[in-house]
Amino acid sequence: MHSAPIPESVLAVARSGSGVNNIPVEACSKRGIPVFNAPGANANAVKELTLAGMLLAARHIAAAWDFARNLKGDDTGIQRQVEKEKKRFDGFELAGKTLGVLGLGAIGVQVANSAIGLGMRVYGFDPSLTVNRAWQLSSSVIGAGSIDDLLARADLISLHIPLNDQTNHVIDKQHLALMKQGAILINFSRAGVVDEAALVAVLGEGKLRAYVTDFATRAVLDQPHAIVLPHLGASTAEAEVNCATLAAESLVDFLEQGEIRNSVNFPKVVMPRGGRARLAIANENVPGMVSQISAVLAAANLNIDNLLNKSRDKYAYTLIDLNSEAPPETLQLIRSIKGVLSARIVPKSAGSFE
Ligand SMILES: NC(=O)c1ccc[n+]([C@@H]2O[C@H](COP(=O)([O-])OP(=O)(O)OC[C@H]3O[C@@H](n4cnc5c(N)ncnc54)[C@H](O)[C@@H]3O)[C@@H](O)[C@H]2O)c1
Ligand SMILES: O=C(O)[C@H](O)COP(=O)(O)O
Repeated sequence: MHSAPIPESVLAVARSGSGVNNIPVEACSKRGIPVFNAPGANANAVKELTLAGMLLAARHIAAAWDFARNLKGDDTGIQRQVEKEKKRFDGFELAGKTLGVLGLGAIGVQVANSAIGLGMRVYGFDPSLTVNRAWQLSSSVIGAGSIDDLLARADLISLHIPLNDQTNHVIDKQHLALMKQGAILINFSRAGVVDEAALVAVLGEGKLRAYVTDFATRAVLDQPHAIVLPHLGASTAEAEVNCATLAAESLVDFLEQGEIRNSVNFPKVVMPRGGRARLAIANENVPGMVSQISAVLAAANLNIDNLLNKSRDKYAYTLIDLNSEAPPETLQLIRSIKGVLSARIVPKSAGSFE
């Protein structure tokens, strides 16, 4: 959506998935448009494919399957070729190996916990680990001191971070150099979190045993040690239904109640409906917003039944239940307050969103 014009009529954007790097989130924030995603709704699907990716690399499954599919001749000949050649595909077991998980969010936590279940030693690193995710994380997962520490310890490294300005090329030449000789790098996050030129260089030097990725690019496809899937992490019937359901529920809550759940740019704002009319206002997180809005309402002789104002970084969101209907001119006055990004009356019944 980065190059698509966003019409004035747009009230909200919902991503039926996790990553929002394809949405101009900051531009939406400045217009008071909440962007929703579906946190955790496809995490199990990605976790399962990540585990498959680890096994694909550890046991040379793709190359071995390719070899088997191309066997020629009768059964006796096939058996002879199999027993002669199978040593080419000798692998290693995951149990006892060290996995480093970068990003302990919805997916990273599940990958880390499952790897513990497979008998792996697991290190994790996430400077913004939330309390909820910490509760979900197996107590056997060890916290790495830094990303450098994580990369240096791991036999396999799995990336589960979002792509944004801070994480673009976070796995760069220096970080690749820290990885063990023969390490496996697994990327079900986004192509851009790895510096492709640096990656191709280390793959060419034979430093990594494999790069397993969900993101196909010409340069990576051309590497013999790359195992590339066509962005299939969340492509299960279950994940697609989970994501679509959560995205639709968030939109309905926002459009019908003005409530915000699962937004990546505005705070969670949930308030049981009261009064006769509800105002939903997105504003900059600066002093004096609530008092200016209240002053407009008081001047119009409108009484506040309930009010909730929450902020998140540079932005804030206010729900106000009034004891009587707000006239359109009051809404216009609120919209004209410096720092108000969007304001609307949330209709009591679905169907007319203005
Ligand atoms: N391959 C696929 O089909 C597929 C499917 C779903 C998600 N994804 C990708 O995976 C990403 C993660 O998904 P999620 O649902 O787990 O998201 P999430 O928001 O639950 O977790 C991301 C975690 O990464 C952490 N993080 C951010 N920057 C970091 C850094 N520099 N170092 C360490 N940790 C950092 C955050 O604190 C957060 O805990 C998504 O943003 C998306 O890009 C890919
Ligand atoms: O960010 C995500 O949720 C995944 O990359 C899935 O994307 P998709 O829904 O386009 O498969």
